[in-house]
Amino acid sequence: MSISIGRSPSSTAILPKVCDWRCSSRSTSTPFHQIPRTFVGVRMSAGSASSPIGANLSNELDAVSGFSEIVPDTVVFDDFERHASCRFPPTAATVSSSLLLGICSLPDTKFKSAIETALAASECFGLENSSERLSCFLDRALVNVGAELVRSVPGRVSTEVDARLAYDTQVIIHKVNQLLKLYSQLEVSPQRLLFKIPSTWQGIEASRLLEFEGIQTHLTFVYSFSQAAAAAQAGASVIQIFVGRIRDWARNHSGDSEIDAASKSGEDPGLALVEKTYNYIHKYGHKSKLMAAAVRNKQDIFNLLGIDYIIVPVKILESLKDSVTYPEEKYSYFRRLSPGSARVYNFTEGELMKWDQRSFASAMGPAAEELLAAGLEGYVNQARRVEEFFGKIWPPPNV
Ligand SMILES: O=C(CO)[C@@H](O)[C@H](O)[C@H](O)[C@H](O)COP(=O)(O)O
Repeated sequence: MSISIGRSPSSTAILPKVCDWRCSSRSTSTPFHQIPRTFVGVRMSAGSASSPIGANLSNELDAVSGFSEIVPDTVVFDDFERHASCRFPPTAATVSSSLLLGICSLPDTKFKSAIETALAASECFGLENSSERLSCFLDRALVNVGAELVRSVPGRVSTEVDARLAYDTQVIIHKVNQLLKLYSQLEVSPQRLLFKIPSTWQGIEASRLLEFEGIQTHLTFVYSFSQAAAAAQAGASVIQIFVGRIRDWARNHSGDSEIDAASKSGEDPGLALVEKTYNYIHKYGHKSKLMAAAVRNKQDIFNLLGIDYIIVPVKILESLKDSVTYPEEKYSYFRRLSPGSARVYNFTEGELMKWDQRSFASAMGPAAEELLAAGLEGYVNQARRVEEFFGKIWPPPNV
């Protein structure tokens, strides 16, 4: 079955429906761990962000939402609209290759039409080189879906920048400018956008130069203090730390001085990195907002209260929502991270240096090296899968 998905100005091509080509074997009953990820923020009404919660609590989600913006993770894409109208009204989102793959496994939505429109983009048709053509379709698809997300949420939409570019500052900047240009053709304001860039040294440099131009960046895959501090010094708008991945690494390895130091003092190394980064940002007046991802349980969330954003798996979110809190429990929720405690936090001289490529490289321990490489590999594979899929449907039968 194929349908018209609209014509590009200079072409009469009629493309097949996205789902007919790749996704017919996928069903909406995809196992939970394979579900494409996006993030959707919720802000619930609750007590003040700097004091224990007020008396009228009904559940733990209300309680924790007063301290940090809770960002639901692993949302099945059709749930996006369901959540929008019921349990978790979305405030922000991320568009990535993995999200594009998820969208086409679902019944028709405005998001799937956005991909179909991307595949009819005339400026991609003219490209002789097939990898450039596929990359053009990928950019278009990310931006078209991103623009739909901008219309669907009140907050910012983060667009994944191709992880294959992670080690080239100029190429990252070029890609972000290309994406911005596409967004501006769709009349999306840059104020509504973040560009999600891996925290390699080159990615952090790209973030610094982009932020200088007023372009908002979201530095991801932060696993060490050197990455976090360099990202803050670069002025990244959002810095994302993967708490549970650091903990998982620490459970199975040793030999990373940063992680060993935290473990020796009885701290969880993922939470310790968040705390140190939060305190660094606040003590030294950096503008970055801090995001915690890969939280594994409710206790992680309680330990992170006060951070700007926490990405929470939907299962934990449901459990928070379903936990009734009694008035006498209201003081169990405390803001652990606050500018006040940041002021009295002590950093070593080494930690306060102005990071450069050499000091950054020598401070990256084995945990950060391995976790960054694994994160990049995952994103690169997703981007390849999307392009492979686009390659299969190209050229359409009538071109
Ligand atoms: O980065 C985003 C959204 O921007 C998240 O979906 C993020 O990938 C997830 O929170 C974490 O990666 C989950 O970590 P893990 O459970 O895969 O270790």
